[in-house]
Amino acid sequence: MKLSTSFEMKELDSRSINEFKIPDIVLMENASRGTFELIKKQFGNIEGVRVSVFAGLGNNGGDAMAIARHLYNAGANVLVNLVANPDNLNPSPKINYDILCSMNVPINIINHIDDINEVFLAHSQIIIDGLFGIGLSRKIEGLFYEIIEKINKSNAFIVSVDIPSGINADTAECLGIAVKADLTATFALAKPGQFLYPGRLYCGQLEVVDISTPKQLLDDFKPTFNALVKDDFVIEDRPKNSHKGNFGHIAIVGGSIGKSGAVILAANAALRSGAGLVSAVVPNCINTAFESSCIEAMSYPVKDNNGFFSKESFDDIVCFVKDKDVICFGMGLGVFDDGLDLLESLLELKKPMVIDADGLNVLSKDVGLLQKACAPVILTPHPKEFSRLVGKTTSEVLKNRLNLVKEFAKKYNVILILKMADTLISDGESIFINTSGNPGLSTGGSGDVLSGIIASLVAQNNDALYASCLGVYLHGLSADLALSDYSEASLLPTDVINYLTKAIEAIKTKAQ
Ligand SMILES: NC(=O)C1=CN([C@@H]2O[C@H](COP(=O)(O)OP(=O)(O)OC[C@H]3O[C@@H](n4cnc5c(N)ncnc54)[C@H](O)[C@@H]3O)[C@@H](O)[C@H]2O)[C@@H](O)CC1
Ligand SMILES: Nc1ncnc2c1ncn2[C@@H]1O[C@H](COP(=O)(O)OP(=O)(O)O)[C@@H](O)[C@H]1O
Ligand SMILES: [K+]
Repeated sequence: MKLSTSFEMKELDSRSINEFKIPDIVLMENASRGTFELIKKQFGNIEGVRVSVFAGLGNNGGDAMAIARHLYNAGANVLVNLVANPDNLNPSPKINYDILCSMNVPINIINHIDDINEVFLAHSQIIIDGLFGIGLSRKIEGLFYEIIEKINKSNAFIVSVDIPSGINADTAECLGIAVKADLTATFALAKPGQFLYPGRLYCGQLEVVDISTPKQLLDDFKPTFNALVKDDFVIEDRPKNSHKGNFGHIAIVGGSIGKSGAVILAANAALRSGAGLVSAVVPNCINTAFESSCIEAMSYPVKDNNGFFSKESFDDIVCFVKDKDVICFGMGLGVFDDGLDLLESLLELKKPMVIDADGLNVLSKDVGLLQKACAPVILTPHPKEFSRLVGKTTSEVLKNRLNLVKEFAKKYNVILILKMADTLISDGESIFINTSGNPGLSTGGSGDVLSGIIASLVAQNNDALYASCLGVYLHGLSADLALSDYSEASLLPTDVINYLTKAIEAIKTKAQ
């Protein structure tokens, strides 16, 4: 699903106005009418319902005043709080202000927090938040801060116009304070700040309102950000005359003493998501554990050294994996001498590769190795692992993750998956934000399952970017569907694997 940054949205709006000759006031009217329809859908009869409308100094305030008109016409008991000098309004908000004045809709000009009619606010069933939209440009302070504090204390149903005021539409950052909405009606396209954390927590139910932005503009628009939703994916039925060779052979290279589970989870996840064959290359000491827990996969035990891969086994490993379709490297690998040599030899095989966990820690010793890769490479770090790859602290990574993810993917020509509650995926051109998943995934082993799923999708001939997006989405969706039987606290990676069947089915049928 395409998203638009505030800059991109302003571009789209100005092209609608200048190239397609749609007057600004028409866009505003469509935005407000669409929002009003959503409110009506939520409340049914609006007659007599008490509504406090908060309108700021920009076009977001203009939308709010137009919404106030629709509510008033529908019989609502409306009070508009305009936090601006009417003489300074932009032309379209000014038109909406003048209409309200001519209709005798009550308007309070708010210069001080005490100007707010407390009694009316306390008895309001609905609050319209039109203080700031995509034009928010700095920290919220003073009067606006106090107003948002008051809005958030209310028990009313809060509708944010375009985006909860206080949330940066591009980064999702809360600029000091932000409205906690029950419903956010956003215009033309949703914004990244509505899918990234913390902004996502403030939106409530998110609805996209069509404001008549021309179809050509939206079709041609190449977004920087996308949100991953079910409709982005197609999973075909298998051909009736298929055989296991059609669905790829994955070599999982990983495991060490005490960490056989990581390989077992990845192998089972790969099989459940459709891989034709899975072989695990493991240090000999964990082979029995692997074989007894994962009967459908094959294993290739190699010489170990104190529980880890031995340097003497590297040639053997490379020889075994060289005719496989995809290499999945690093789960439970541990850190051992010369791991970098093994990784280098694997990259030289020119096979698609998924690198995870300790594989990433090995890679972080010489990220330049990636330049040797001639086939798609997918990296799946969590923020700590990514911080080692980019040589920054985790907090620096988190602060600047949108740029870092894209820059890293571009520089090293890889698909970078930064695993978080709002996982980001980038190929160096676009950024995809995952929308599935829940805190039940915050448990050891979830990442191993993800690597297995992605390797499996690559083995089934999906393009690396598509496989990464679908894999991340499926992983989260399985966890979401598993909550019908498990709680977030009790959910295990094994349950996520078992729910892959339902997740794949849900994507096939697009049913909830
Ligand atoms: N043609 C368009 O541009 C359309 C715009 N629409 C609405 O317009 C909104 C964007 O309007 P604007 O660009 O006017 O921006 P906003 O209405 O979001 O507010 C911008 C104004 O707030 C001020 N401001 C920013 N941060 C502040 C802060 N922390 N404290 C105090 N003042 C601050 C700015 O200086 C500017 O005057 C959208 O979110 C949407 O609701 C819709 O009406 C659809 C059409
Ligand atoms: N709160 C959450 N919401 C959604 N997904 C989550 C959440 N917490 C963790 N995840 C997902 O779970 C996985 C955890 O991976 P990782 O940290 O590598 O775990 P491990 O190394 O223990 O397997 C990632 O895919 C991450 O996106
Ligand atoms: K708003």
